[in-house]
Amino acid sequence: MFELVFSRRFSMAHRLIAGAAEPCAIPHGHNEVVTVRLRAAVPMPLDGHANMVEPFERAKSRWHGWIDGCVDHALQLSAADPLLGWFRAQEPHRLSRILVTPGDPTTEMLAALFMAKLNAFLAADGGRLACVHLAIEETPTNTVTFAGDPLGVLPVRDGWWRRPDSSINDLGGAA
Ligand SMILES: Nc1nc2c(c(=O)[nH]1)N=C([C@H](O)[C@H](O)COP(=O)(O)OP(=O)(O)OP(=O)(O)O)CN2
Repeated sequence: MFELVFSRRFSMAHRLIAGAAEPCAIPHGHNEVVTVRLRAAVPMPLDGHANMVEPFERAKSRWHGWIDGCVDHALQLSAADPLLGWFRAQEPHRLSRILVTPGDPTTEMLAALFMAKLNAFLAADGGRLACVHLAIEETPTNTVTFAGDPLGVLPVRDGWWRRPDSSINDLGGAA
């Protein structure tokens, strides 16, 4: 079976406040790479003419547009992070640049949320493709991969990650 594999680089900042990785409680940033593997929902043989699962440009453009336009340089915070209150009070015009996660914005959480978002984009584009594997290289020495149903591992089922729009939080007016 064919898989289309696409990688995209983005910069981000986050902090982890739950106490599992104390050095990460101070806001800090990473340059990360997300790599996705897409398969046809209904695998077909090559037709002898175009010989494509789907043009690369069509398969990746919505996804890469979201990574470049919404995820790149976003600040990632837990929905429980008090810094959200600070932005609400002091810089409400920047709330749309904050990617909000249910619990700490770990790489595991990002992997599941990103796969759910990508599958929402692909379903809205006709459902010909689905993401079957996603990897996030957080640092050159740490990578998290995920395969399976992302909604089955998330602590909260519904949120921005299920909408095929540009949203990265549910704070209102941020889509
Ligand atoms: N299971 C997880 N553990 C940790 C995560 C995570 O997302 N999932 N994240 C962090 C921090 O973001 C931290 O900044 C990165 O981890 P760290 O090991 O410090 O990264 P390095 O590349 O510096 O690791 P080296 O081994 O020194 O190369 C922590 N834990």
